[in-house]
Amino acid sequence: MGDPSGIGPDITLDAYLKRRELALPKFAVLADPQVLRDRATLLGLDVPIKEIGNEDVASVFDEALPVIPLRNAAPASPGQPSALAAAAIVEAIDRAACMTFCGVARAMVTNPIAKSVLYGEGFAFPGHTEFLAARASDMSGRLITPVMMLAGPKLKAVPVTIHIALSEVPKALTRALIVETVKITADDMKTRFGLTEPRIAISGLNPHAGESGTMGREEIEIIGPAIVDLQVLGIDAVGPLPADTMFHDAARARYDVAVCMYHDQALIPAKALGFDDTVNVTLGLPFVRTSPDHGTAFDIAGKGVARADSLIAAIRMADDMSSRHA
Ligand SMILES: NC(=O)c1ccc[n+]([C@@H]2O[C@H](COP(=O)([O-])OP(=O)(O)OC[C@H]3O[C@@H](n4cnc5c(N)ncnc54)[C@H](O)[C@@H]3O)[C@@H](O)[C@H]2O)c1
Ligand SMILES: N[C@H](C(=O)O)[C@H](O)COP(=O)(O)O
Repeated sequence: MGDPSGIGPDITLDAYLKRRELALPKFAVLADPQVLRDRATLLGLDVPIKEIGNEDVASVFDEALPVIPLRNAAPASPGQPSALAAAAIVEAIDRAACMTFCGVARAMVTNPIAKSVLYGEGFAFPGHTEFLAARASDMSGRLITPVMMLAGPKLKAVPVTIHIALSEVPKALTRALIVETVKITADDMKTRFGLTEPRIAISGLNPHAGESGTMGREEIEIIGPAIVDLQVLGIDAVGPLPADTMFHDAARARYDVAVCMYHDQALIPAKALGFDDTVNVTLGLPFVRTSPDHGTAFDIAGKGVARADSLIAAIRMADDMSSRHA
């Protein structure tokens, strides 16, 4: 469902209406059915909605949008998020994770949430990524390190540090974290994306990748040694590369995934090169989770202008990843 006051309902309805034209895989929505009915009315869309249990998606999907109702109320007012919907938002994510981990669903796709709405209600995670890792750790009994990847036709980019302040990045970056992140990335490129020998390009942290230590020493003391560790493990990793020159067309042709040191270093090029068709994927989980690359877009919720392309790409990618892994 995502935040019911954001564009999640708009793009979900639009994706459903395009199911035949685009031959989309079948999906069900964990949501308050009334939110979807109200949004369809607001947008003037004729979308039949059918409430179902966990099991009836395939038989319903062609004729109606299958909706698995939530236990918590999800009051929605387009563009005006409310903490009153927080419990329902978290319930939808948690139940989707449980259904996917248990094999009731092949994959989960999350619609966008605004974390600030959830923080006040006791949600202690900076995003889906960290929440899903905690839930996956609980369910699987092993500690899971989540890896965020923004994947589009022109670029796959992974930030080593995720939702932390820029000022915290240098002390959060460790040789072990870089090695772990790249190992998970390389593994998932093989198992979930079908790349037999993924080529990984690793950025520096500082301007000019530190310019031989004159503009910062993380490349010499942390990133470079991590790359040597990865090469010893047989992973095709190169770097540290200056971040400003690793995203142009010719540079991107030399690698499959760019691993960057912090959130915006990876997400700015990913969203700039393909805001409409890039997908946010969580690697390292024992199940498949994808998401559109954009946020709740409260400024356009309920206005009929939200593009469903990234959600559609996320649904397709979830289908591909789960087919390949099965
Ligand atoms: N996966 C997620 O849950 C996720 C991802 C990113 C941001 N967020 C959250 O979303 C909230 C808003 O973030 P933001 O404003 O930085 O980013 P945003 O992506 O919501 O919006 C940025 C701009 O892009 C436009 N836009 C976004 N998606 C669009 C679409 N599908 N079609 C047309 N235009 C679209 C918006 O109208 C806005 O002008 C924040 O609380 C943030 O934490 C959530
Ligand atoms: N960092 C993501 C982005 O800007 O696209 C966004 O916050 C979503 O993160 P989660 O998937 O962890 O919610």
